[in-house]
Amino acid sequence: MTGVTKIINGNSGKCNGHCKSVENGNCQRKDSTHEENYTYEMIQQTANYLSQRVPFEPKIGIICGSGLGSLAQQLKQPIEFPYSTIPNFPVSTVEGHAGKLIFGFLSNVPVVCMQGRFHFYEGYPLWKCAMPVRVMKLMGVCQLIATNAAGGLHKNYKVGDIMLVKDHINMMGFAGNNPLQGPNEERFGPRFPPMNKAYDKELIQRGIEIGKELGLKDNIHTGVYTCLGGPNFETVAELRALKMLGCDAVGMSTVHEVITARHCDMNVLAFSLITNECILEYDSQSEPNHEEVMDAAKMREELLQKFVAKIIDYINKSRLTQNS
Ligand SMILES: O=P(O)(O)O[C@@H]1C[C@H](O)[C@@H](CO)O1
Ligand code: HPA
Repeated sequence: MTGVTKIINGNSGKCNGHCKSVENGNCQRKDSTHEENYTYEMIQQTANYLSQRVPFEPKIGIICGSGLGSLAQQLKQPIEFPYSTIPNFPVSTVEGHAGKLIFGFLSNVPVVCMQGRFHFYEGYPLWKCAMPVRVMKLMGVCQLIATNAAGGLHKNYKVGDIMLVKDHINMMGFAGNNPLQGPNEERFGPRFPPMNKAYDKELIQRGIEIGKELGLKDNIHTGVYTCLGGPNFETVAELRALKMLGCDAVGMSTVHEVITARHCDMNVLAFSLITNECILEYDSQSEPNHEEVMDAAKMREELLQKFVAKIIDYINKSRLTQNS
């Protein structure tokens, strides 16, 4: 549908072709699939805005999951940007996601931390949820650490356990929704990126060792994460199906960030904090809720801060210093 323009959230652009509802030359559909993706120049503009205000180049990007924003509190020499002040940035709308981009030093490494992420259920298309990953890339980040709160599906997982993600099942991708949908921007990466080596094996191994050093013993695992669209928690039948498919933990984020990071050749480590046990029995009296997710995150706050600091120290000593 060439020649049709629209204005959503202040951005104007051509309808990307699947719109059937046009009036007076304007696209009448205001849903997220009809928004225009960011151009390379827009991401560059955001990165430049931040680079001009931060006197160092971040090397590691950390995305804080629900209730895990305290990971950013340990940054030294912090410089904070509320999302609402950053050009082209979406804003956080979920409790437990403060909505700030924080630059600083962790284990003496320059890092950038998203204190709050964007979810599909907030009404953002996946490319918008994952946009900060591309901003990080243009600022110099080569390593992503994505964290999330997740329900434990594996029978051995308990609330408070950590699962290092060894692989994911992109359920939203099965349904035809992917952050890389639309014209490919070659300056970020290839049209058809591989995803079979998405998660760095060596970092997973080191993560397990660090977990044990911190006393986690049987409470640290490697497993398969899946992201559903949310915002409702899953039905019993859905959870049983996911378990049969090989999922160990279920959440509402991370996968699209990881896909975007791998597309632009960033190295990835991701982990889930198991904040609730998935309910697989119809006669269970419990119901999952966001409060228990936040409580579990609070309970593990200190341990996770140490965990991430040690991982960053390892990345710095084993990789960053060798490359610089
Ligand atoms: O941002 P994450 O994936 O950590 O948040 C999870 C999924 C939902 O946003 C929320 C449910 O409690 O926590
Ligand atoms: N399901 C989906 N997302 C979640 C869960 C869950 O049980 N816990 C935390 N985020």
